Amino acid sequence: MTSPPEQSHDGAVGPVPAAAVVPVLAPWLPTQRWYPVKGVATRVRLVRTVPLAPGVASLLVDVARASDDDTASAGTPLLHVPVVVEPAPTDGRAAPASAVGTLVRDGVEHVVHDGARHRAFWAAVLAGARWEDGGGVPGGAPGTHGEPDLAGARVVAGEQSNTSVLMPQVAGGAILKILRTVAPGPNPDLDVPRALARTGWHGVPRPLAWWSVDEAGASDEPVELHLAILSELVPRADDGFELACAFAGRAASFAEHAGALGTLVAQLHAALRRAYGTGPVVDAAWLVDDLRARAVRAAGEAPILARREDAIARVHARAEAALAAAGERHTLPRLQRIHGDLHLGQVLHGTDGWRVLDFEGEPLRPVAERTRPDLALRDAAGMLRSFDYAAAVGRAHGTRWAADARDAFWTAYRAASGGDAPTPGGAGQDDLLAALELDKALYEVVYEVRNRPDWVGIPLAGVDRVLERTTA
Ligand SMILES: Nc1ncnc2c1ncn2[C@@H]1O[C@H](COP(=O)(O)OP(=O)(O)O)[C@@H](O)[C@H]1O
Ligand SMILES: O=P(O)(O)O[C@H]1O[C@H](CO)[C@@H](O[C@H]2O[C@H](CO)[C@@H](O)[C@H](O)[C@H]2O)[C@H](O)[C@H]1O
Repeated sequence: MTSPPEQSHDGAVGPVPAAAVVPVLAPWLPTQRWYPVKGVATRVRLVRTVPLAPGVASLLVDVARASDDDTASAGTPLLHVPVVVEPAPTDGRAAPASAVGTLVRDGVEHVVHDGARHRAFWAAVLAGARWEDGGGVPGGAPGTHGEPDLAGARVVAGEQSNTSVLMPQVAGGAILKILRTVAPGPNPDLDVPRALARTGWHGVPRPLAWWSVDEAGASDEPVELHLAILSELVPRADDGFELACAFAGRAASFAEHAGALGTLVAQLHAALRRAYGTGPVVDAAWLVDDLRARAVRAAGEAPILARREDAIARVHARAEAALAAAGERHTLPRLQRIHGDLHLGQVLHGTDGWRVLDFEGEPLRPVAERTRPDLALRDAAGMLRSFDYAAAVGRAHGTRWAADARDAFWTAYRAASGGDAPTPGGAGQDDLLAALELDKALYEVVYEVRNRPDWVGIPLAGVDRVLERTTA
């Protein structure tokens, strides 16, 4: 059963008054890293309240530009906002970090908390979750069931699209990912790790449980809407990006770690082929059109790219020629399920090596595109780009550090892919890889313009490096 919300001075906690809570949340939401619409005035509209326990609920709100009329809300992002509402303390205690604001209900002041930072919400989700093993909430001791032991539970700090909570005592060590931008239907961040775990591959933390609600589908049949996922904790793990930045900062070679990552990514691609099969060979015309269309969209969002358009077009032309040559040699790469947003921040280095996380795909891509079969090489390009980021953020001296990491990664990736290499091979491979790196760097420019404008120089330098390499 659920734990009650933290006790109040009078113990009176009823259903969450969602309509009154939304105006309290409205000014706070745009300040959150995971808020999906940046830089323009927005309005939020309550779509659904999912009650979990007295004073505990998840609100589903849609976010639209303030300038759009109400009919424009179709297709706008649906946000998951857990809340806990409880009477304000009367003993002068300072508001906890989870407090977002207050409202008055029946003459009593109440605090509205960010539920993602509140134990009452965590306990309620674990109680309502579906467990992979079919059991209930495992307690601290392996094999026991009952109340979850939330001792030591804490929110993971840092740059994240969702909100994750470490729960060292739950199920022998787990992490609860509270999904923020949600959509009805299968969630790749749950489905892919489950499918990979079923193939017997251990490079991904195993999902333990998930919490979802039913939404009405197109013909009124229920469709699952996933709101949170509990996964096995990788103990004493270092975030790949922080680790790489630390190595770069002390001028220590990252080549060994990068090589192990290359092997991991090749294994990931093989496991994805085992789980989902291999698709047809890439349609070269479709791929190049898609790269061109994404580049045009990126330049539209980031005017800083405009004067590079001719050079970008030359990279695409070379990729087109490389694909045409591969077509003639019958060595066009096949499509398959991929990670889709692979970078150093998506890998953890634990006591037994690297693990890969977060299969949601690029958050700026439309949901329908994120799970479609694609080129495995796209993931390799993402990781190669990430060494640039680590070199820049970790302040590596010169270009050697990143170049060594890139070489080690790429060499190990190809070696571990062996005869199954999902690459076109031959001289054209470099041109295709360059076009995919460019595509990722353009995506990153848009991502940084929207989210971290101070960082835009990092991917922009990456764009220029690809353009220089290709025109050299
Ligand atoms: N299984 C795990 N074990 C340990 N830490 C994890 C695990 N999964 C995620 N984390 C931590 O949480 C962070 C965010 O996870 P991630 O899945 O990338 O979320 P987001 O989609 O919010 O970016 C990771 O960078 C890592 O620090
Ligand atoms: O991890 P997310 O799924 O939220 O991915 C998005 O955010 C990432 C940043 O948090 C962003 O990654 C870029 O910055 C990373 C360093 O913070 C770097 O390691 C990556 O190489 C770089 O792409 C990612 O692009 C975005 O989709």
